[in-house]
Formats: sequence, structure tokens, C-alpha cells
Amino acid sequence: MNTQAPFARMNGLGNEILVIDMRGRNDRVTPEAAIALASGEHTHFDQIMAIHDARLHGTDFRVEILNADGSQAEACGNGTRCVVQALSAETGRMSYTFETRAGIVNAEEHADGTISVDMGKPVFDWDKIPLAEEFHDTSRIELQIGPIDAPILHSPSVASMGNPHAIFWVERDIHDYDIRRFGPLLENHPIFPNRANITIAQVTSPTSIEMWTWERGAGLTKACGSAACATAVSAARTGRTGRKMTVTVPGGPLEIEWRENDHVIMTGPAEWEWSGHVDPATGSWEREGETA
Ligand SMILES: N[C@H](CCC[C@H](N)C(=O)O)C(=O)O
Repeated sequence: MNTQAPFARMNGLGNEILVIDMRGRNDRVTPEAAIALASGEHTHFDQIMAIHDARLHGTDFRVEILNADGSQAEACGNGTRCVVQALSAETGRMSYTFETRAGIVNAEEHADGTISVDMGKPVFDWDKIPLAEEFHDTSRIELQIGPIDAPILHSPSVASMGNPHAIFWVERDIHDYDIRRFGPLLENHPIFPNRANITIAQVTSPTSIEMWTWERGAGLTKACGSAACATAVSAARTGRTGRKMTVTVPGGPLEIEWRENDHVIMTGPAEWEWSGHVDPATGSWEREGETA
């Protein structure tokens, strides 16, 4: 079998994504290949979105998501937007249904080039996020960073969009906080048995939030779509905002709507950078027109 699979280097508001076409194959992208690609001088990425043939009736494709550390993720909003753009460029079709570890995900590209992803319903039950201890109110749990009597970050909201998120609310500029120091400590905190994506968020109006995220398995990224959704629903459920808002991440704005049917719709752009071929077993790659 030809070991090389086509891939495209894309991004969703700066969230660096490799979309790898694994259709027609029965192998998969290995964690080792993901780590090799992520640490490549040119191929650095935050996530891999591997497109596989559909397994479930009513879906177009199955998508496997790997973080830069080789770990599997259940959801990736920005990566899903990149997959839709890559497929619409190939087929001309604008809407798709994917099977992911988080469940069935519907997504569509609009005439203006933006792409909406139905990220499904948020989950707030402590044991489904999951958390290691029972919390009845996951909109504010007892967790803090810094001195007991003067915590720097404390009382996060926690939620799952298929993947676990903790959101720390701040009153000052989010960049006043050293997320590179706190992020890994909180990502790996024992309260999160599956680790967690860590967001620092400032509500700037009833319809706007500014945030940035230390991602599980990828570190500090320019955008985290599922975190933007988890932050939006946590802001709405605690009365900080309405249910429709603009969430601005370092890479730009995402439009989030938590609909009455409990589904969270996220809309934003995806950009194509360049493409080539990669061995999904080893991570060796060749950029179109170049040899790695
Ligand atoms: N690091 C995340 C997966 C990617 C999420 C993010 N890039 C997005 O756009 O949703 C996790 O391990 O749960």
C-alpha cells in the first residue's frame, strides 16, 4: 500500500491544524507520527484531523482528532471547520455530517466562506466532564492557583463539549495572567482525571468575551473552538452574558450561539496554507513541490 496520505496544513483563527486524508485506508495516524509532525520545524501543529471512511449510517466521514502530544481528543471545533473547507474545496458540497469521539457533528460552509459547526449539547454533570470529585454546582468549583488567602485564579466553571474544559473568570486583561505557568499545572491537576483545557476569560459585555486557552495536549494556542463554546455556555448559565455572543480569542472572533434546543453553534473562518503527503505511521512528510 502506498504509505503516503495527502495532508493539508490549515488553520482556524490561528489554531494550527493538519488535515490528513485517510479515506480508503484501514490504518490510522499513530501517536508517534503526530508527535513527529508536531515537532517538525515546518509542520508544527496543534491538532491533526484525520478523515476516515464513514462507519455509521447517515454520516459522511469519521474524523479522528490527535493533539500535538499524540493524545486523542473527542472534539475540535476549529479543526472541524478546516475539514469542512478542505472537503468543500474537493467536492463542492457545503455541508457534512461527521462521526467523532464526541458523537455526531454537523457542519456547513456558508456562501460568505465562514463555516458553522454544531458542537452539540454542553455537559455540566461532574462525573461526565469528568471531575475526580462530586460537585453539584459545576458553574463554580473549589479550585485555585496561588496563595490560599490571595489566589491568583480561583473558582472556575467546568463543562464538557465532548472534551473537558475549565474556565477561570477574570476582571482584568486576560494577558495579565501567566497562562504559560498556570496552564500545565491546571491541565494536569488531579481533579481532572482526563486532564483539561484551561481558559482564562474576561466578560467584556453581555454579548462579548475575551479569552485564551492552554489546550490539553497542545499548550497555548491562538484559538480553541470547543473552549470558546464551553466558555460561552458557562457565561450564559451564570448570568454573565446572553446565549449569543462574540468570543474573541488571540486569533480573532468566533460567533457562538447556545440555541434553545441546547445545541451550541460556532461560526468562524478556516484558512488553507499548503499541502503535501505524509506517512501516517512515521510522520515523515513531503510538501507538494518540495522534499522534506
Ligand atoms: N486540545 C483539545 C482538542 C482541540 C480543541 C481545540 N483546538 C478546538 O478548536 O476545539 C482537547 O484535548 O480536548
